[in-house]
Amino acid sequence: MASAKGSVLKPRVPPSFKQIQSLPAGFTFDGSPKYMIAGGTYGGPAAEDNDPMAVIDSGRGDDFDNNDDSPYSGVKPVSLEERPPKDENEDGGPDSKATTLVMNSPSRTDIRWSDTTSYGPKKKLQAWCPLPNGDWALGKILTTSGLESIIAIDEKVVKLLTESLLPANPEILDGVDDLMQLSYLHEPSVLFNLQYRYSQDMIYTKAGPVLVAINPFKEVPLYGNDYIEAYKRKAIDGPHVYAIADIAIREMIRDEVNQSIIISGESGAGKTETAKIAMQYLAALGGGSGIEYEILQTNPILEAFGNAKTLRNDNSSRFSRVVQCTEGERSYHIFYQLCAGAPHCLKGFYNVTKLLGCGTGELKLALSTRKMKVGNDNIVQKLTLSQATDTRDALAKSIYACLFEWLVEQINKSLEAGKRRTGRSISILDIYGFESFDEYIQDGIDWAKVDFEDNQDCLNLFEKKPLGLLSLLDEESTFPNGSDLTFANKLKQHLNSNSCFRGERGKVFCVCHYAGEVMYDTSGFLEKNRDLLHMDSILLLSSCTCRLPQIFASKILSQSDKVMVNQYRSSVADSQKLSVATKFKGQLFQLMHRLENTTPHFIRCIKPNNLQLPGNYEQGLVLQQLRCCGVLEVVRISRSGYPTRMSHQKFAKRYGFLLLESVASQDPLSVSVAILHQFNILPEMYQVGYTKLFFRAGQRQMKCRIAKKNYTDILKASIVIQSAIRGWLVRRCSGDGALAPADKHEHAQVIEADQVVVKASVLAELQRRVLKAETALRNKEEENDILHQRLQQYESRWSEYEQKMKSMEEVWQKQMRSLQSSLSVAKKSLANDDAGRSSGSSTPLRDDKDFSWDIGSNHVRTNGQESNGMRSQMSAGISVINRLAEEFEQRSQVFADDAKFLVEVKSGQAEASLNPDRELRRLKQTFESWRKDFGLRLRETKVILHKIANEESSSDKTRKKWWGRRNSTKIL
Ligand SMILES: Nc1ncnc2c1ncn2[C@@H]1O[C@H](COP(=O)(O)OP(=O)(O)OP(=O)(O)O)[C@@H](O)[C@H]1O
Repeated sequence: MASAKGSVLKPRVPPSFKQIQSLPAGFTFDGSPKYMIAGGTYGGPAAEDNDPMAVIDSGRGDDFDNNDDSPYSGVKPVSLEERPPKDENEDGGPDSKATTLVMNSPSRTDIRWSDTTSYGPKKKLQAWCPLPNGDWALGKILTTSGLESIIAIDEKVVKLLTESLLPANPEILDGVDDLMQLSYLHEPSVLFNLQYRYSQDMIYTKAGPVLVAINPFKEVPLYGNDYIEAYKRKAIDGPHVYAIADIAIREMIRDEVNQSIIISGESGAGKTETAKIAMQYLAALGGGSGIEYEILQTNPILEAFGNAKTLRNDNSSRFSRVVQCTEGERSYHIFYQLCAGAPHCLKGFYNVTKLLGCGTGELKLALSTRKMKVGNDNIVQKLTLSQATDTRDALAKSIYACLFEWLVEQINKSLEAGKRRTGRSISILDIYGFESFDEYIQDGIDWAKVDFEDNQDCLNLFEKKPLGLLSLLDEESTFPNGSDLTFANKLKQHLNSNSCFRGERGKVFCVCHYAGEVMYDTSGFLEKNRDLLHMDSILLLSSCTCRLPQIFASKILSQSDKVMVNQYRSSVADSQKLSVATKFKGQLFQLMHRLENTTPHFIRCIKPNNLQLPGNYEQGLVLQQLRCCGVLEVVRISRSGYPTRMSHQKFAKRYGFLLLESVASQDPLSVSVAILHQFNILPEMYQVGYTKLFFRAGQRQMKCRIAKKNYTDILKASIVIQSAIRGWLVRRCSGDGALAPADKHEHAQVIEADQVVVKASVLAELQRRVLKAETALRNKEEENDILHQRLQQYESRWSEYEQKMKSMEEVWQKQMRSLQSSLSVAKKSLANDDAGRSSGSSTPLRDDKDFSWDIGSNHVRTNGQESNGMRSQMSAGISVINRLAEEFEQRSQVFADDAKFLVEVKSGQAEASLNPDRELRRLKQTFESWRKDFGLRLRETKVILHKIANEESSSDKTRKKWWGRRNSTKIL
């Protein structure tokens, strides 16, 4: 399966690169537009017959050593020493027996591609090693010393210049489906990756924005309804023509912009097949009855008239000729199809006149003579045999070209209805284009200039007026004395200053194309460019009784009229028609104009071998094609450029709804920036221009992911809010708190909805739900505010309490201190009294316990005789005071503990099922009553003690002093 992302990859096998010399000697520049469907134009095959740029020499041949651009340039022959690879730990230093090879470093092309040059040698890792025959081999670096490395390649050990090695990617990257994912992007790694995939029938690989398709030359199980369905549902996302067609159709609908699928590649690479596969997908999407299906149905007719067997392709849509064929080639299929089974009489010359509807004599005359006007005289000139043959061929080609154009017109007309119905189109054609960098500058984008091949000089060489190659060709074609040699000399005279041009000897010149140097021989250029169709031939066609020749004649004449108005005039009537070069250029400009108004999608077809065989991957041939069409460069540019662009308006319109805050009032730029920030898009992944946003490659998927993720997030959030509100409503109405929270069926539906594409109606519904949820949330927030206020009030009241408690405690402490000091002074006084008495008596102070002194009843019970009464009373007094002191200690401790506990309960630090406020009030009351009681008892004690003291000795003034002092103390 082509899309087998993450599929089990086979162990790495170093590809046995074939010799690069296996390249075809005569590769050609193959950039002319072939056809355009779905509202496009079909280029007539006959036009190619007259291609004036016939290539005679690619300039490559076998001598690759002399090609400066080749990474293999200057690589000297090397003999690999036949011996088993050394153990990793074995010393591979200067004494090693490995052959010392003098290998040049990779060319500037490779250096440009290698992300790092010092990587491999630092570690014992795998690296790509250039071989003298131009191949690359995967080797294991055994040791590196100085400038050289010892490498094990298969069974051999070689010594190579370290700088000639290119790092190999880790095995985990083998067979990645986008070349952009390769850590080390250079020619061997790209070639290996493509070969790896190709060997497993994964013929499609992404190269940044380009889809690379390698012709399998066999049926591969990648097509059909199941695959179409899978790509449609996005169950598969691997590189495929279907994926490209899918993106094109989706973008056409979403952006309302015409799309184009640009399929390029050399003859036999698989362009036509690829175009059909793309159409197959579009047709399937149209339900099998849309315009795409109709177009697909027209293919057999177009292929019959437009295709022929060539040496490069059995079903080539070009390079065939109506009037002559190279050996091994055939003319258009239609001739064989018509003639197959037809009676012999239909194949003769006579029947040509019959089919055209003209007389035999008239045809003979038109082909063997030419009428001319010299001054006022009309003269008839007999043609030579070769002139007559040329005239015949020109007429035949003209008729066929007109027939093909007419056929395409009919097909296009019959498809008009479909075109009107959709209003938009997807064009499929085979020409290549590049990203424009001017846009960055215009939009003020700060970008590190990417070093890419600028083709402008070469374009100027061909197009510039009046001294471009094509203008000079047209000019020379109109001169009666112009010849191929005078044309070649003119080119050398005017174009020598262009760096892409080099004049050679005689009629030969050389052009440095992007793909490489091509030598051209001007022999036959003028005649082919004039594409002579004598007026006699045109008149013959217009005199025919059949309708088609008449139509063709009027078409040719109307084209000539246009030339009369728009182009230069010549005294020769035959030159009054458009030259081939001008026609070709016109078509190309028209095509470019059409393309500029589309969103392009690129598919690059690669021919893996010239034998049209399955399973045969010629690396040299593949590399050549990759270089010629700039696939590697596209990947490199994509990695450093910003290929995805979108105007602020469009971006804001498309993704604005994802923003959390309402942005209705904001301008598109602010909305765009807010979206980028909200989704944490890394700054290095995009740039904000004056009018557009520029994204690095891959950000398109990222945007899709964002959209999908946010849709899912919003959906989930909506479900949570909805279920909470619904649950709350149901519980409130039913009074049943145990009701199940969510409806399973509904939940399943939502999950299903997550998987479908975001449709406008779904979004509208979603937005409605979000608004509803937002209202509910606002209400909740209001409730929350009220609660918050209440809490604040409560807290401030609690701090008041605390304040009061604190002051209360302070008072309490004061009172206690006062009582304590009173008690201690009393105690002291009594003790002194007791001591004084003891000096006259030996009776010891009795234990406190022996006395009970009921303060509360104001009654002092004594347990002794009157004689000892005074002493006993004093001892009892001391005992009472001690108890009072003890009670004070206990009570103060209990009160402090209780108060502390209630504060903790109040602040939530301690848990208790009591009301701290109420308990505090109670505690306070208890304290108050105890305080009063305690104060009373203390006063009574004082009074009693005072009495006793007075009774015992009224003369001892010193002892009574303290009472006087203490009495002044205010007891609360
Ligand atoms: N995806 C494919 N699966 C199987 N075979 C293919 C595929 N693509 C191409 N081929 C084979 O390669 C042949 C050549 O392909 P195709 O005619 O599409 O090449 P082309 O690039 O259009 O060539 P030309 O420019 O000469 O018209 C096809 O006839 C077919 O046999």
